[in-house]
Amino acid sequence: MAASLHCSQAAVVDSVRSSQGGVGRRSGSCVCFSSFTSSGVQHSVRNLIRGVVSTPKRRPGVVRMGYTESGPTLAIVGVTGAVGQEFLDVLSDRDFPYRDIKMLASKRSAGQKMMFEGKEYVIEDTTAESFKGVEIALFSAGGSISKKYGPLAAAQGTIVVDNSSAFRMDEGVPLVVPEVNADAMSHIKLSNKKGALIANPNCSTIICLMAATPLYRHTKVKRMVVSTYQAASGAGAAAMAELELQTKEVLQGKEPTCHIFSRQYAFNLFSHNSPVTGNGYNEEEMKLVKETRKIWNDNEVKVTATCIRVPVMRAHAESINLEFESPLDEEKAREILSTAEGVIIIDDRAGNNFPTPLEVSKKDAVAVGRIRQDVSQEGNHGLDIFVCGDQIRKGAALNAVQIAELLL
Ligand SMILES: NC(=O)C1=CN([C@@H]2O[C@H](COP(=O)(O)OP(=O)(O)OC[C@H]3O[C@@H](n4cnc5c(N)ncnc54)[C@H](OP(=O)(O)O)[C@@H]3O)[C@@H](O)[C@H]2O)C=CC1
Ligand SMILES: N[C@@H](CC(=O)OP(=O)(O)O)C(=O)O
Repeated sequence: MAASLHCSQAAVVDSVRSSQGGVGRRSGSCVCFSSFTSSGVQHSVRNLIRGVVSTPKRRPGVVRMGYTESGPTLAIVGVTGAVGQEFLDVLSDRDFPYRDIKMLASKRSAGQKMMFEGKEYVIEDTTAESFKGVEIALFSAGGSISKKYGPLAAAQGTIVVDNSSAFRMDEGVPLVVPEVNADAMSHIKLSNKKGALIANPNCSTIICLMAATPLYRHTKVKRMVVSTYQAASGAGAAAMAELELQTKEVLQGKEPTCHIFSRQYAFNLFSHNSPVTGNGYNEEEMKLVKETRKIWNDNEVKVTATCIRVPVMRAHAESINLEFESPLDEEKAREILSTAEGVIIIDDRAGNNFPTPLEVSKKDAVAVGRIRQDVSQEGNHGLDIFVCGDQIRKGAALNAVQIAELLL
């Protein structure tokens, strides 16, 4: 009983030791536990994620799917992280062309070896010298690393696709969801031989706009109210490991270990862990507000959001209420969504079957359901939809790789 009600007061500290004997440390807002060995990448957290939570998809075989002499040289910054590993899966799945890939992380991982598409790579520390000759760099190592190396790489001629929030609201930096506003980056091409920064939006924003934009294009949205149910993956590999560990601990009647979040996560939910700003919204909520306006290039649209962390491993769910300038009935909305790129509909009222995080996990598409008229709005001016999308995939790695594809 006590175990399910109380969290150990273990604070997030700069250096702790994991139960597997690895060293844990803060990485952005997270503590990561790693146990790399020189014989290859053996990351306890990654093994946990990929072996238990996710299906391992790394192609250890001999075929280098995307390797081609004419392809660009790539760098992946944060390659040992949850998103970094997903980058590799997506590059491989989409046969993204490359001549070479630099696998970059922190000095903690430097020297470790990893296999990708039949070739062995040595992970390198990320330094100012890392980007020489790199044409496209996919960054996913947190905002401070992006700020430190992103502009520097761009100045050296690298096109940086950045997953962090560091540059999203900067004027001149395109903030892109390829299905929504690819045109915002049409001036940036590999063939220009010129460096640039392109920002990948926040994962909740990406997933929301994948479904809301096709409707917005048909009938302008005046106001959007978003409530999110966000997965552990949004807080990194260590948070996913903590959710799994806590779930076991609680079921065994033990006190749950709380390193990443300050309270029990398993069998619980809480307001998103990003800092609460002066207006009472947390940062995640304000990203939905500001990034939507930038991506839609619409400063008039009213957006409000409430973001909640739920004990789900890797896919976010969002309830979205829309108010339109002109009437839009649910049949038309369903028709529009049925042809929307990257969107699938799961909307079986008779079977009470609607999108779930598990169904979209490790999938590219964002699922939409609960498409219904909002009875609180007059004259078909309002709609409700419910969306689910894999946070690491479309919410991060896939979207970034799609951006990179637009550069070719
Ligand atoms: N679009 C979106 O909404 C999303 C964006 N993100 C962004 O991606 C970042 C990473 O997320 P995630 O993969 O889940 O996090 P993880 O904690 O799983 O991984 C962090 C990665 O960053 C690397 N890193 C940490 N410190 C440094 C350093 N000093 N120099 C170079 N590399 C470093 C780590 O390397 P090492 O193993 O060596 O420590 C590791 O590869 C987030 O902080 C966020 O900015 C993430 C999810 C969604
Ligand atoms: N949106 C992620 C957190 C994150 O990485 O956001 P951003 O990319 O905006 O920093 C979550 O679920 O918590």
